[in-house]
Amino acid sequence: MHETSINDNEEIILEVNNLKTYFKLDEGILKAVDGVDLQLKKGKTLGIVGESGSGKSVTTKAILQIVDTPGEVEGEIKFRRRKNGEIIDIGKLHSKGSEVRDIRGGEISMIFQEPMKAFSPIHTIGNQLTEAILLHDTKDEKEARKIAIDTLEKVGMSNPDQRIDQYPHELSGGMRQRAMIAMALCCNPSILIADEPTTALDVTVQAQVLDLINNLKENTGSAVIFITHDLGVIAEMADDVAVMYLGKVVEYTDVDTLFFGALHPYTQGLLQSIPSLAMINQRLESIEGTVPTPINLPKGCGFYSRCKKAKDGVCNVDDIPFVKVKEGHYVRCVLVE
Ligand SMILES: Nc1ncnc2c1ncn2[C@@H]1O[C@H](COP(=O)(O)OP(=O)(O)OP(=O)(O)O)[C@@H](O)[C@H]1O
Repeated sequence: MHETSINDNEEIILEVNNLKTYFKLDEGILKAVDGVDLQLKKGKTLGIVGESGSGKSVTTKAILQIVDTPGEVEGEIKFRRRKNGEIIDIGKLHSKGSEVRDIRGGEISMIFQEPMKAFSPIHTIGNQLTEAILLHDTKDEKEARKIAIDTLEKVGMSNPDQRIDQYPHELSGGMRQRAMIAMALCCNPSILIADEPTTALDVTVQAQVLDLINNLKENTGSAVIFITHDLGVIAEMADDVAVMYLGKVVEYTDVDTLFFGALHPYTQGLLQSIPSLAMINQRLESIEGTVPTPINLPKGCGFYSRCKKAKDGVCNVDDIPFVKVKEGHYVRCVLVE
């Protein structure tokens, strides 16, 4: 679906083509990610939005080659490396090999909803930060500690030279989140992947963390992939948006078009289910039903069973192509002209 390729445009840092991740389970093949195309530009944020189970997390795990067993990843994951701008296909690297480990944490890093997952409880924040810096950046321990303190300061940690010697459980939730962001940023990654990083935080801290990610993106020029089910967060963070449903991108567009010209009935349903951004004077509605498990799905559109506009004999016959409606705007729906 891409209009230009990573090979022709230096601004593109990551290009994913026909990415699939299937889990072979006793019940059948679970198609968690099923033919995803994405592109990420330097200094931009790509938001990935969709309900729980739509394949957002597995998509980013596949990009980093950290999918849980028995998941199998297929497709191209072209990444522009820092060194000489060389383009490599992460999908072709061995998931435990040194090159992918060098990229993970060094050039592409990730923050999660639950910061405790990112830290070991038995080592201080400082030890864990300096270890990452020593692995990817400098070999000098004193310098690594200085970089760690500077990074903690950059993410708004008060008294970083004291906090650095604390254990993760000694920090408040907001401070732990900042420490995890520091961990993700200490090696100046080209791409930061944020998977629902603020869901567990209270509203004020959430706003601070979002500001922090936006400022860092502006100051360092790194690109961000931001996963959320919250369209309010998308409005604040994203430049472009991929709406996912059942392992597929169903709509892909810039953030303004998403809010003012969404075409896929699923995207429209998501928009109508949020209070502040839903069209004023319209009744608040949620999409009926839940996301089915992507095993042995019937032919046709994945959203068929929940779509108010669905037409029997039209939407449930063939796989639905991803069609360009205008420059930068793609939709997977046969009812869209
Ligand atoms: N290790 C696994 N084994 C089997 N199925 C898995 C595994 N991990 C994820 N899945 C399935 O893959 C599908 C996509 O999951 P994924 O976590 O990517 O969804 P998500 O959109 O990120 O949801 P959430 O917002 O809840 O994190 C789901 O049906 C999920 O049950």
